[in-house]
Amino acid sequence: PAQSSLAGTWVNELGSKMVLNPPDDSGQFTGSYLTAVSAAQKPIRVSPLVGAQHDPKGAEEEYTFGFLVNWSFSDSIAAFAGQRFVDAEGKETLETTWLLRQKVESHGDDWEATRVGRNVFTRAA
Ligand SMILES: O=C1C=CC(=NNc2ccccc2C(=O)O)C=C1
Repeated sequence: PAQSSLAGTWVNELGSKMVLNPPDDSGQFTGSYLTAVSAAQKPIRVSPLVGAQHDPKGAEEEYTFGFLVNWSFSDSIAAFAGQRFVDAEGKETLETTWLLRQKVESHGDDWEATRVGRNVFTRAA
């Protein structure tokens, strides 16, 4: 099958964009995340991303990956874990589940500090 890593530009259902660099031989990669979530911040700022994928040579098609986004506009951090899927037409989808950890002002507020959600990414046109 055609070799394909996660390198490239992806967009999620919120309209956020992420640009992923090619992975190294151990599957580790860097990138940048451009959130479209206006509640998050203005003006749009880029946040750095680090991650890792299985099968960095892309011999298989449907490998798992994870990455961290260190939001540049807030004291929060997000951890994404997911899998790449390729359909019969070769269209790729990244199904992810994320944890968004906000910084809370007191240990007593720790209980409400982590949100969980899902994001689907497709290759930007
Ligand atoms: O501090 C904050 C507050 C809101 C945020 N929203 N964006 C997200 C949160 C989770 C997953 C994806 C996104 C996104 O922007 O695509 C990000 C950081």
